[in-house]
Amino acid sequence: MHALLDPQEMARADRYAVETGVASFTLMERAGTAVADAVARFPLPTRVVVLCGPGNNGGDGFVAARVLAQRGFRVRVALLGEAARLTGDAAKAAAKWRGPVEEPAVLDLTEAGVIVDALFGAGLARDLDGAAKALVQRMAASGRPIIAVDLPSGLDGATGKVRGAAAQAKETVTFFRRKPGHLLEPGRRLCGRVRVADIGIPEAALAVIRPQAFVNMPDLWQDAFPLPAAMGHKYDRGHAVVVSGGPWTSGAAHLAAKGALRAGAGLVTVACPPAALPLHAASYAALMPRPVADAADLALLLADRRLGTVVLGPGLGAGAATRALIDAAAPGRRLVLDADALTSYEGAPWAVAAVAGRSAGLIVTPHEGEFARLFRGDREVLEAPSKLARTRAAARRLGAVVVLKGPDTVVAAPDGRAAIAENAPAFLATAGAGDVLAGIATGLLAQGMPVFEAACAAVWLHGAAACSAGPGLVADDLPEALRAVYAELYEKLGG
Ligand SMILES: NC(=O)C1=CN([C@@H]2O[C@H](COP(=O)(O)OP(=O)(O)OC[C@H]3O[C@@H](n4cnc5c(N)ncnc54)[C@H](O)[C@@H]3O)[C@@H](O)[C@H]2O)[C@@H](O)CC1
Ligand SMILES: [K+]
Repeated sequence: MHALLDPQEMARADRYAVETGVASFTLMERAGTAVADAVARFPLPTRVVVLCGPGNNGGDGFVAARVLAQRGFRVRVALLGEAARLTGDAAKAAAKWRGPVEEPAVLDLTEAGVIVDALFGAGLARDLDGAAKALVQRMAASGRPIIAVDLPSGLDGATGKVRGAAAQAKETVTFFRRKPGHLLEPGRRLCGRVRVADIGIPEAALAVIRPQAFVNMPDLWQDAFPLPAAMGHKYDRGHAVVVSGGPWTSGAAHLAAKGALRAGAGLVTVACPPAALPLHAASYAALMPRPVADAADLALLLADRRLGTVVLGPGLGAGAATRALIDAAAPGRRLVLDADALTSYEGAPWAVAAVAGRSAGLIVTPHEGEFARLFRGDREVLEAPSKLARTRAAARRLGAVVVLKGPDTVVAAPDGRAAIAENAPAFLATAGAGDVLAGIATGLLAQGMPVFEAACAAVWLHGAAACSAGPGLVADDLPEALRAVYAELYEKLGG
């Protein structure tokens, strides 16, 4: 699994390495050498400017400068702050740099072939201001390619937010594992290409740290992924119910239903107002439309306990009628609530928590606007320091798995596990894409996949389907594109 380490966890990894016999200066030597290697891969970076900060990030910069000079590069080094105030490994690394250490102000950064940004990394403790901010802004304005050490300086590794200023990097070299800030926007864009260098921290450090945040990739959920059994029956693959709005908004439910079927649900029933029956009947022949005029009808339909997974929200309309449908569906069933279902609980997350408590597992899939409406007035959730922290706080509040959508979709479980997606192409932001995602999650839940894993898999599959469909995609393409994604995944997982 691809763990993500926040700065405290990374510091723990560092300590673990030292406790198990790796000298901390050796870690810095390897980090700086990895940065030098990245610089050397650049086309003709003969003149390199290394900007060093007052901590160990700057220490990595001094090592990189020395290694590059030894390899024949023309290197100039500038230090933000006073050399006499460097301590520990950074002081040691600076002492081994034999060339001059200049004032940043005297350097014309536009003359650099490559700039190494070694000002601040994991130790960024507050917003940049004064000379530090001005230097980062000069670096950004230089237009020269920048290689960032660990993080673009000013980017917060835990949150992905810019504190004061940060310069766009061409490439970022980080160590041991990526940090949440490498994946969360705007951090992801600012980092450019991210390389992870092995600096000799033992993998066993992870068993001690027990990280709870991961990159959303198949290795996170593939053990729980429902591969169809050769002797399987359609009922083994679950029976999902999509609750639809009336004829004019039935398209959203329709997309969700296709998502659920293509994700592998054995059967999919669309519960819809009678006027929408012909529309659903005319879509996939495999869908089973059933007339459901209100919550009482839905309760009757769901009396068949095999219909154990229900998605509500897409095209349903927000309000009391939708809340009544949710109340009818919730007891003992696995639910996905999206779109209008979430807006029906504006400012009332406790009501969603009550639904979660009655259900056999709940996934909610808000985008930022729906999230803000649902948690209106809940400062602890809305003002948590990052998208990762907000999603985790929301999951705890609801007792449900929360999928906070966006280019960096975060999935979080009430127990703190979380995953950040990095496979969604920009063109996935299109009308109806969210309905398909809710449907895929429903299809996976119907097949018995555990709730957190189902949500993570749905998000990844959705992104992979978009990549497979390619630019110009409309939401209708996504369920169809799942076939190619599944073909590859089955092959890989031996299905
Ligand atoms: N943890 C590890 O395992 C390793 C860490 N290494 C490097 O060490 C870095 C972390 O080093 P540090 O913890 O010393 O932290 P940094 O070097 O990132 O920054 C800490 C220094 O910056 C100052 N500072 C923080 N925020 C500031 C602000 N807004 N304005 C002005 N000054 C500010 C602090 O007072 C301190 O002097 C990593 O990013 C990485 O580059 C590597 O040497 C390899 C191993
Ligand atoms: K940096």
